[in-house]
Amino acid sequence: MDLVNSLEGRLLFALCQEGRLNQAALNLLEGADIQFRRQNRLDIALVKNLPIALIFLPAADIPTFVGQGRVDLGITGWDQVKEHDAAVRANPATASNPATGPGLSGCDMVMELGFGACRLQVQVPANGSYNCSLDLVGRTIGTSFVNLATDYFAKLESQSTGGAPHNGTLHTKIVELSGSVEAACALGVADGIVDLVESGETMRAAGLMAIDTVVESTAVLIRSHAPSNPDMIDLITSRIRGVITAQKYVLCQYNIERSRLSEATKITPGKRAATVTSLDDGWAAVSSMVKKNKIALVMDDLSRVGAHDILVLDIHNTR
Ligand SMILES: Nc1ncnc2c1ncn2[C@@H]1O[C@H](COP(=O)(O)OP(=O)(O)OP(=O)(O)O)[C@@H](O)[C@H]1O
Ligand SMILES: O=P(O)(O)OC[C@H]1O[C@H](OP(=O)(O)OP(=O)(O)O)[C@H](O)[C@@H]1O
Repeated sequence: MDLVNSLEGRLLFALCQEGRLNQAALNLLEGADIQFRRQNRLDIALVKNLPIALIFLPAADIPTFVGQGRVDLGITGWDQVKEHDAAVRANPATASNPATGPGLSGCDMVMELGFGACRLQVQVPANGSYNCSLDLVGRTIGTSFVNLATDYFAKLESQSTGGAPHNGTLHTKIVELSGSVEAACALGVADGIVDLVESGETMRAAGLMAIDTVVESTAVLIRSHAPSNPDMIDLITSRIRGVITAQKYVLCQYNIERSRLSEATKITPGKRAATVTSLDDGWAAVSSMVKKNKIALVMDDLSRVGAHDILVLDIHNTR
């Protein structure tokens, strides 16, 4: 079968080909019942039960494909979207989708996905002489996020000249590195770096400390300005939203004497309202969605007001 020709009529959905966001994105798709089989080494997979094709791309390239309207939908890091925005601002000719107009990156954020949280931070040697980002103006910075770093230091440079507009010539030197950016300071390639921090372990192990945050990032669902099938985008979006909500909540069920029902439902008001079923002999059964990270406290409070048979169940999906 000619895979590329069989893309005709399908919504194109880009996912990170491997790396940190890949597995969590695949879990979301599974929860949303988007079924596919990816053949070994192929970067395209046809979805079996919907007119969708999945395209596996590097995280950094997804905003370009979506922004140019070549792909309708994508999952990547917000840091990558911001880097692409900054690249398009620096070179508007790269916004080649006529629908977006010049100067626009062409990606709309649909929703945050609740995984892949990290921060793009300015880092310097912990025992060195730089204490704030202004100290790095005119120095050398190593980074994979060249456009965001350039924007960041352009703003700093205009601040350091009393807010005069930046004249386009950056005094700070931005050196592009594709990985192991933390090594740059120790090896004398850079005075500071702009790199991602999640736990902070890599930064500390390299003897660095963060002095500012350029972007707070999380995995996001993005769509192009003019997608091929907006109805299909709405369907996928609502399925994914359902999976994310389900991941955040559990279902709490318990029995309570009717005389204490109002106290108990104040503790478990539900997303909209708790479901109450009358039982014989003056008792009621209550069922309610509760935020997963609050459930232990909620159970304590329910026990205190006399709830019995408290059960907590996982929710697989919700709309
Ligand atoms: N500790 C971390 N380090 C780097 N990226 C992280 C971290 N935690 C979350 N992320 C997110 O993951 C994204 C990188 O994803 P991924 O690992 O898939 O990219 P990649 O290394 O370019 O891999 P590939 O190109 O194979 O997709 C970052 O842009 C960021 O949004
Ligand atoms: O704060 P932490 O939890 O330690 O994570 C941050 C590190 O992870 C990423 O690197 P990655 O492992 O992807 O390798 P790379 O340096 O080659 O990009 C990032 O560039 C940092 O180095």
